[in-house]
Amino acid sequence: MTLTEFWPQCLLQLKQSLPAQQYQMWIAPLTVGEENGNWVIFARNTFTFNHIRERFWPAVESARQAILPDGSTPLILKIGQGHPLQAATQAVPPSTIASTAAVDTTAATVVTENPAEIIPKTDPATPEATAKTRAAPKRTESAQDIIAKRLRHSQSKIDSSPADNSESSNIKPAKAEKHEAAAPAIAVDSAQIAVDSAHENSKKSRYTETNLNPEHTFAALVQGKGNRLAHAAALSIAENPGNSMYNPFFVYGSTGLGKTHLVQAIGNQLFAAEAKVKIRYIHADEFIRGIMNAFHAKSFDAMRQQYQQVDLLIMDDVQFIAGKDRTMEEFFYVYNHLIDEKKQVILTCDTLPTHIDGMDDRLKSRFSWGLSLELEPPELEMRVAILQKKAELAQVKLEDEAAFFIAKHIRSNVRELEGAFKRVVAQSRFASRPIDVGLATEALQDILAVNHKPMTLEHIQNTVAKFYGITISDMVGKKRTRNLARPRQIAMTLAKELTPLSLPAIGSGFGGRDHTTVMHAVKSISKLRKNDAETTKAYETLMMILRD
Ligand SMILES: Nc1ncnc2c1ncn2[C@@H]1O[C@H](COP(=O)(O)OP(=O)(O)OP(=O)(O)O)[C@@H](O)[C@H]1O
Repeated sequence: MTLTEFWPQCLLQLKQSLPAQQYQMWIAPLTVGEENGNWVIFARNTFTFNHIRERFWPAVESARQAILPDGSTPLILKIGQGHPLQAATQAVPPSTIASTAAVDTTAATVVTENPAEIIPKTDPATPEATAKTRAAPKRTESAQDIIAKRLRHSQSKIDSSPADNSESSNIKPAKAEKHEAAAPAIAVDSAQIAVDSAHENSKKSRYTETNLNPEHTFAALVQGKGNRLAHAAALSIAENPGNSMYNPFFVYGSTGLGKTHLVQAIGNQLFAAEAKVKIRYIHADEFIRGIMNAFHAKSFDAMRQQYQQVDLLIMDDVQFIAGKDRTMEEFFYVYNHLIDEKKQVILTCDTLPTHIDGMDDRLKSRFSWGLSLELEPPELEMRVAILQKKAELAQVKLEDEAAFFIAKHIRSNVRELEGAFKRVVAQSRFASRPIDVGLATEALQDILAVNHKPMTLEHIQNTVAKFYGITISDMVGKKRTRNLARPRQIAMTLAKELTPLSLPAIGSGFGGRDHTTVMHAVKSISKLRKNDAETTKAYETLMMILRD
């Protein structure tokens, strides 16, 4: 059996055993080739490679065993680009495989390093092929229809669905003809590969038109307290765009918290599921520039039309159009058209719709129609998880302590966290050293110096007072009721642990108390932490708040 026979069969098995979305996103884009007698499966990039290796390789292996129980050709996973092949339309019984393999002795040469070496049966560059590509039925369905249709189709139907594979509709007759004529399998496979690569090229150019960043996927986005709701909503939109509950989806928050990444992940997921959905990501600045150009060229109609055609419009930093009358007016038209047509609109902003200074009131109110969600700064755990994810994507080993160290010190936003991570990685490569706390400290010296604020007694007292809902005068006053004495003792203990102050200095900061009172407090709290869950929890929470 040759690779070009094997892989479509393998794809078919995987298609039948994996959820459709996972198959489309991860398995279908894999390409194949041969190297030194080995069959090689190529993943496009490191991220895909790792994901395939960790999540799907056992499935690939078991599909291989099912198809080739005695097969001895090694199957290797690599990063690179081979030839795309599609899943077979039906499983080939082993007897057919054996006889095809016997006929085809040259098929191994079909799969070469250079796709240009393949002489296509139907040259994708010929007018005929181009016409076929162009002749794809004009889409009139909404994004929602397409997704709904896609979900309705069972995996077995996907193969023959014209909606899903308009460009490949010319594959099947060619294949059938070849079989009828009993032509060598090499010719069949060449035609298949040529059409597949035309399909792949047209998909690529459709992707370029979306203006999305391929790295902004859900897989690369860490979930945490700060984005949990928005993340869940984003996934729902990617599954079911145009739903009025989420239309528009308005994501707001401070800089560098992941707004762009999140909204582009929706676009990327949608594109991966159904490449025919027209997606357009645009930064507000680009829209403004477009308006200026349209003004000079007197081409407002063309510009409106261009945007009104899309199924999903993502506009980043929409606050920038505020105060620009003509831009707001044009956006108003585009926006109304899309919402009326049940096309999905996604907007990001630095603040709530109603708070955008200078924004047309009609737009402000329309922006609030769907769902508005805020992204909040990530807490410590999420920052650590983000660093670990960045390390995984960059294939860099990051020690847990180092991740905690960086996350503890860089709190402002994810972009700065990412910047710090890159510096640490650069330092590690430069010094050929592993990323540990020592190396991170060296790499981030200047940032740490600026961020480093020594812990003060006042800060501890304020934090503890706020936590227990008492006042500072209660905290340092003379009253010794339990509801005041316990927080006071906890604050004293935290001061002993987190500041370099001596016991007398701490005592004096608590209304001039003696150092023995502080010693007693420290002992009492330490004892309580061994047998009183409530005190333990309060103490640990306060410690976390103060350290973060
Ligand atoms: N939860 C997350 N998981 C992984 N990476 C994240 C996360 N949030 C943000 N990032 C990364 O942080 C960087 C900044 O994010 P992004 O550009 O999306 O922020 P933003 O909120 O749009 O910022 P701005 O308002 O300045 O445009 C990006 O590289 C993004 O991948």
